[in-house]
Amino acid sequence: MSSHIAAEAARRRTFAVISHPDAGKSTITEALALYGRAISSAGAVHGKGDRKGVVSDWMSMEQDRGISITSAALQFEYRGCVVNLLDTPGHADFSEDTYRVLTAVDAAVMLLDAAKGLEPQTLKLFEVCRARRIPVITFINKWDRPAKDALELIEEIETRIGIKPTPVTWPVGVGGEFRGVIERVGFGEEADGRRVTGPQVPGMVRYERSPGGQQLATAEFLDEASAIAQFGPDYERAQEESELLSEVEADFDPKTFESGQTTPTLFGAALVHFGVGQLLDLLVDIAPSPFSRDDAKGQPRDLEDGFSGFVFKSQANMNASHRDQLAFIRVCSGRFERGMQVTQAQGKRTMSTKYAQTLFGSARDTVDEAWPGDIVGLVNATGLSVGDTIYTGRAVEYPPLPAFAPEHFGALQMHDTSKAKRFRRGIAQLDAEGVVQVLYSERRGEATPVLAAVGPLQFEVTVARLQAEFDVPATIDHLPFQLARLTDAEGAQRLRTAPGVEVFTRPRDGAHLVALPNKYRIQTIVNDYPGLVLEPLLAGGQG
Ligand SMILES: Nc1nc2c(ncn2[C@@H]2O[C@H](COP(=O)(O)OP(=O)(O)OP(=O)(O)O)[C@@H](O)[C@H]2O)c(=O)[nH]1
Repeated sequence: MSSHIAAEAARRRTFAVISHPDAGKSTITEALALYGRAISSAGAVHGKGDRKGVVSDWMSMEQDRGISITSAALQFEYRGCVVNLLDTPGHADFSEDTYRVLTAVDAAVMLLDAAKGLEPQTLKLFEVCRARRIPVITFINKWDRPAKDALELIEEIETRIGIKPTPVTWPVGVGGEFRGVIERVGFGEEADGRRVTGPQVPGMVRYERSPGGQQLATAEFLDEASAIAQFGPDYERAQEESELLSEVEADFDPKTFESGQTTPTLFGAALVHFGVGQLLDLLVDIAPSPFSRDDAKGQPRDLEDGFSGFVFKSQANMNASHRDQLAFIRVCSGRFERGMQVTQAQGKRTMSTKYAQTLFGSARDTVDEAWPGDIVGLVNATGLSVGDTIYTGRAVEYPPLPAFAPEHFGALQMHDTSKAKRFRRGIAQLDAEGVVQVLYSERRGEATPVLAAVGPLQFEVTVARLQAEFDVPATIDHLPFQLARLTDAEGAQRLRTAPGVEVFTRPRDGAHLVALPNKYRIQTIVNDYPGLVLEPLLAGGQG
């Protein structure tokens, strides 16, 4: 049995595509799903083409704005591997959600827009991956449009991010002349049918888009003579640049990829599927499979131990006709079996897993069993909050998920006191989901919670959901704070009457937070209150 668990884990690849908004995340997700045969034609994932089943109000808000707020996982088999692709929201205001998804993956695909290069969200996300030691594959997208110079892009990544790109493909032509790529590693078949990243074969892969772009593009290998005959100068230039890369040691190296020092890089155009097949092959070949995760005490939980997993996302009322609550679990060890009784580590209570599902976009399927690396959605998992661990057998508790440094603060005002109970329930629900951080101050009391967010759209979602799901009208008064620091109970007491700042407690973990108008105030506070404990909550990191 246990070697079965190891074998199932070894063939899992669990990753997320991350990017600055608009780089093409939804487009590449759909293309990957096409390659994985999870869908049969473009327009099915994300419901961008067909959004049936999406009914709740705040989802219509997402629809109005054309942004993705929800996250879930798409699973398909490819070349004997089980690929779990976790969706992440596009808008930077929901980056907290994206960061939480990154706790549940073993690798990430960073998507760059070829014309824009590094954008603010790209920098932050690379930083988070580095901090969490998540290996990153980079895909430079939209190469079918006017783009920055390829070598300049590579240099920009290395100098600004400090992670060295090791291109595994190199483009032949750009924009309307983008014809294909040189494969700088072998994507060839091995005797047992598995592809491996082996030595380079001279020549190139020529892409041909499918009529209408609904089906897969074709990729045909051309030997060197044919490549020169068909694409002479573009091919030769690509060859020269590729050699230059080898001279500066920008060749793929599995060890430095896994340790996060290098990022294997591909060029392509997700819209016409160019390069997407190679991306999927690369993921299968080089992305790490699930490994023993450390618990809160730093002890690794063996993959073959009893079932365990943690909630990285929780969401209620995704479907108004069901009014259910889904908790998304990343399986970390053992075998999950639908119907098994599991223990919730935080509350030490047991619960049933009768209703387990996979979910992506608007499609749901029942899951009967799952293995390390898989994502399971538990329906009606009331009482499970983001960050909670569930397990069978030997007890385990995974580390709490990172809470991010808020930059926006607002007092939530509820105007209909007859709905106080519902209001409290709604706030607790949204806090458990991690939609916003909920804080309380002694001064304002329980009736007026203060919301802290990474981006202001989180406030809008909170207000919209309170109205739609709890029938509670509420408004937000923005507060003049831009950052927060952690303090201890004594610090909280000392700062109670300090001017220009406000002290809060965070019920989620009992932490004491000081909200400040700007970073200069930190200095004056430190001067005015000698010995005060004041610690940063890491921005975009682990704090
Ligand atoms: N020319 C070209 N356009 C692309 C390519 N990939 C994506 N696009 C276009 O870029 C735009 C943004 O693509 P999306 O896939 O919606 O981007 P996203 O990153 O998911 O955006 P969010 O949902 O806001 O995060 C769309 O108009 C796509 O059609 C590509 O390879 N080439």
